[in-house]
Amino acid sequence: MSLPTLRLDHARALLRQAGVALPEPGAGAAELQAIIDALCELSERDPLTGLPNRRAFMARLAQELDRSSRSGEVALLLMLDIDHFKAVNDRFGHLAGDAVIRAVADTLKSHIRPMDTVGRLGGEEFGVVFPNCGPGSGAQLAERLRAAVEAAHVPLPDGVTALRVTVSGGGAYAPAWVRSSIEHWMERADRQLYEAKRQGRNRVLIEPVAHSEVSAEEKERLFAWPDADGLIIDPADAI
Ligand SMILES: Nc1nc2c(ncn2[C@@H]2O[C@H](COP(=O)(O)OP(=O)(O)OP(=O)(O)O)[C@@H](O)[C@H]2O)c(=O)[nH]1
Repeated sequence: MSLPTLRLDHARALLRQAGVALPEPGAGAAELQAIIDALCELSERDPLTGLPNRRAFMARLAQELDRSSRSGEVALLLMLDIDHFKAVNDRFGHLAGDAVIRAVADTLKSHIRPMDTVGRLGGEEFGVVFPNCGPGSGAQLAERLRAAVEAAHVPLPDGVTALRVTVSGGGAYAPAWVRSSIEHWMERADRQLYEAKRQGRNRVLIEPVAHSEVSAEEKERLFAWPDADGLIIDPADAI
């Protein structure tokens, strides 16, 4: 059996295990295309929750950041982390911990707007990107997610126990008209998350827009572009 055939068998087995229905083997190009599509889809999903995984979420963030830098449209990044999650694992076991992660994911998914994206960043941490979301609605949307998690009862695998958990959140708006980096955006949101944990958890803090700092790296990336009359606009004026 040649190596490419083995790889194809491996891909089929992987997809079967993930519950993906494929055309019959031997269907030629159609089967290959279906396998490639399904593998791409699988590589972007978190297997525990079905949410976009870290890689897919970062790609989504990059899109939003690009849009904000070109259109000035405001987007909010919110990082959410389950509080005292280690205690859930320690007390009820890893399977119960997994059930809690899945339940929080479902709650977040059902409380975002259709244009928002929630992803699992890893462990008990989630990211939500809210496009077209000004400071007026950002805090409300973030608070809605926090409150929804707090209100949910999570049934554990033993079929008897139900848990209530809380999340802490940190948010930051994408800098409009500035070519920033997703790492810097995440770092700013993370700083707020750290502060929310420090202040006692079960709360969401969002970086005030007016104080949104522009890093040295961002300043270097600032670009000037000609307006309709050929004048050069200094983007620093737009910050
Ligand atoms: N069940 C389960 N546990 C996980 C998974 N990924 C990470 N963890 C656990 O999540 C726990 C995270 O604990 P910490 O980082 O100490 O945070 P915490 O207990 O939530 O405390 P705070 O964040 O400070 O409120 C660790 O015990 C990890 O082993 C997972 O996929 N499933």
